Amino acid sequence: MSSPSPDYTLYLVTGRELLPPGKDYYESLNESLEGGVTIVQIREKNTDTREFLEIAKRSKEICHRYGVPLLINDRIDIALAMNADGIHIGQSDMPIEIARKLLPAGSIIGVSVNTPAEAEEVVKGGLADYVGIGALWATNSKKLTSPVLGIRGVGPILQTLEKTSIKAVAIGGIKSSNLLRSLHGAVSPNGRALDGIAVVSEIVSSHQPSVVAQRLCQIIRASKDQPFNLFSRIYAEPPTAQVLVDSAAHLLRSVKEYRPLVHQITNNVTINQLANATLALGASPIMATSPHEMEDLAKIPGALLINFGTISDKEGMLAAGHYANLERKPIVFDPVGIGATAYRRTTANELLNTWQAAVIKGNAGEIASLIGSNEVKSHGVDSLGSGFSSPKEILCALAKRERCIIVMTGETDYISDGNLTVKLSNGSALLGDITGSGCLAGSTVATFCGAENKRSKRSEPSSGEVEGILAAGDMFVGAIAGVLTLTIASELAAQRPEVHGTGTFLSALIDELYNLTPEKIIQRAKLEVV
Ligand SMILES: Cc1ncc(COP(=O)(O)OP(=O)(O)O)c(N)n1
Ligand SMILES: Cc1ncsc1CCOP(=O)(O)O
Ligand SMILES: [Mg+2]
Repeated sequence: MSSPSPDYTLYLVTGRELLPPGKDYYESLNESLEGGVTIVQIREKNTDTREFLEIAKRSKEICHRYGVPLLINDRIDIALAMNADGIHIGQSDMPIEIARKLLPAGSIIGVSVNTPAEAEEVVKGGLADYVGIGALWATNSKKLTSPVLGIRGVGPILQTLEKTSIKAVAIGGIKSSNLLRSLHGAVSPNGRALDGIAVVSEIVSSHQPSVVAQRLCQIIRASKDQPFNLFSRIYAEPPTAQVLVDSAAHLLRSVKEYRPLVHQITNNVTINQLANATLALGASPIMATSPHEMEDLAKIPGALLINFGTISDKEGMLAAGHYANLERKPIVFDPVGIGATAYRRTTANELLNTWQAAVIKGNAGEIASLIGSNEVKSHGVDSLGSGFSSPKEILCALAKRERCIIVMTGETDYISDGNLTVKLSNGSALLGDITGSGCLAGSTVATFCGAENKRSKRSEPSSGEVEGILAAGDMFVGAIAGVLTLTIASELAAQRPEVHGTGTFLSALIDELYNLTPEKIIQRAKLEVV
């Protein structure tokens, strides 16, 4: 009978050169195991064989006291000499076919992969117990021979493992500060997640490796406890259109009650409009862009909007999103004009690898560019043509790939969390005639996501409790509320007698946002579950 599969939850890869001054290696290893490390790999890149063998033997004794398997990096001779539980080999190390022949039956063998093609080779070979996917983030602990993968590169690799029993850990630059972001994003479109994460410096360089290991385990387990969460409520029964409209409409009360801070890094064309729309709804806008104040701002309850219409504050956008994830605040990303230039596409990729959006909002051209479809073209910041033949299919696929809510605005608006998709048909044609109506939608969506996040966290987590999700609350309803308020306010504005053109329309629009009530939303909403 084959031995049970190891627990890959918290995989320590050793690195003696990273120990803090005066910290004994064996003491650090023992404390790491006390803290919850579940599998260990001894990695010695510049050590003589005799010393490596001695370290491996003593490390195995310590690991086995905790029932934790010990693997050896690269060196099969060492693994054989001290009867290790297995080895980890990279793409340029001993081929797995030979390793499998040389090692005792039942040995654990792991292989490094950096691309879906490399993972497919492992699946085809059928000899590996697990793959090490990375590097997820930049790292100083290994001179990388392949480009940094990024969080969003993990999903396609996990997809190749979906019908296999091969386990998967991620490695490279993983810290307590980016772990939840990493776990949320590193999932295949069909929901295949990691079996664990591998860490070197965050644990080894600590004076208290047990505390670090414990914290990492808490975050991993809290994240695993979350259902396949795409920032939306899990319904026992699919909600009706009326349930969604009522929930969205009543969220307006939470905006006025909690006055969420809506931190908006946006373009210089519409910044004033967005701030006034946020104030009109009853929330509190701040349009800060310096990276130096993002840690403080993230601590104030609310939401973050990142609109990259004019990408002049990329460092601020990177920092703001990182801290918003850390503080579990929802991020709304508006990749304005992403189809227009390669620079916008690479910047969007960098931003989305760094932080996890709760909502991505765009017009059809921008959504097409994100998902790589040619069905709809972009023209600058605008979208050409009549849209997708199957908007629901496109939005579900993108929501599952990006692991968040997708909002597609246009003459008809669509919102999807990957399972549920709604079609919204409110809105005045004049919205399309003013600049920044799409940007306004991003701002109103962020406003309601901030209110929903605050409403759902009325009871702050008890001290020490680790939250397993990046933004509490139903961001799907938040997004619906944001779109409905803007489009219904635009209908009311267009009907006002003093409105004779786009100039009077814009000021009437702000008025109608200011005077909006849940009753007006419920009365006028045109929403279908599709
Ligand atoms: C768990 C895990 N994943 C990846 C690696 C990297 O192995 P490799 O590509 O062979 O590089 P070196 O570690 O040998 O420098 C790993 N060691 N462990
Ligand atoms: C061994 C290895 N393989 C890919 S990245 C890496 C080092 C990861 O170290 P750290 O966790 O300190 O970034
Ligand atoms: Mg190697």
